[in-house]
Amino acid sequence: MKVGYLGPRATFTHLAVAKFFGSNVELIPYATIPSSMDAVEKEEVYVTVVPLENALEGSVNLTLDYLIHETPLYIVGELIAPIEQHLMVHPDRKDHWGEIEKVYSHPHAIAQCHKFLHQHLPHVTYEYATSTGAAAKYISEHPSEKVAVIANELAAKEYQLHIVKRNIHDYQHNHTRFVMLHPNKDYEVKNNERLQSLGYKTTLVVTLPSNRAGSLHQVLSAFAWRKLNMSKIESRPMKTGLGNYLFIIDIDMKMDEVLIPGAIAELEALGCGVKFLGSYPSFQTSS
Ligand SMILES: O=C(O)C(=O)Cc1ccccc1
Repeated sequence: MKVGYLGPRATFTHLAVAKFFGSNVELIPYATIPSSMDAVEKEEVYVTVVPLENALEGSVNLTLDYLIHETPLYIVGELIAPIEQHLMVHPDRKDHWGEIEKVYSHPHAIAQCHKFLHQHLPHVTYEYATSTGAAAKYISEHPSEKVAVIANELAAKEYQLHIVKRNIHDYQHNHTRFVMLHPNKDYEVKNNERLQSLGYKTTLVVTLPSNRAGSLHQVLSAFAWRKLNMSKIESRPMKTGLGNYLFIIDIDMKMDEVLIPGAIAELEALGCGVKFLGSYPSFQTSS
């Protein structure tokens, strides 16, 4: 089976996908989140894995927006993995790394280390890469540039970079949710004994009827009186004009035949739009 992921080799997504599937599948890296998703639609890969949310920095908006607006894929599994960020340079620069002028990495990686960067490298500028692995690969090929990269340990090994500061993320509980995407909402990912199972989640996208006072309260009460536990609610712009939002809601339960369909029917009767993004098992990996 071919599995796509946000590459190149040695991204955090690569670590997550390798932990999930082991060596039983062929892993195919893609340069961007949208191209990783398009690969499933083009049937180049069977399933794809991309980052969705980080505990320190919040949602990966590109993944959410592409999932909501652009692609007919469903979330069929979730993997939560710890994230350890290290600062690394080309080995030619290891003895004078304090002279670096720029830090290059994925925007979430830079955001997870802002306090460290502000305190220890206040003079540097930032440049954003499509992934931490892409940034690491770039500096391995450009030794003359006064650039450091934030990436993981595997990237340092893969691209032969020198780690100058370990664990530079600002807060300890730095976890990221990675999601597996597939065109069939009923596709069941097999449990993997190496991972701890965290139960199921169901994700819905809800749009409110326009300009009606109390409509968000009504949405919440459709879940509340059924005792459906929401583990996340987040608003994103609908992209139809300023002030128009949709809500992404995670419910801590597998899609059933009564409660979640009942809540969806109630929301639709209230004039809300409801899009189903998937009902899927959640797994956790240790470092
Ligand atoms: O850039 C990567 O390595 C990714 O897989 C995305 C990402 C970036 C920062 C933290 C977690 C995942």
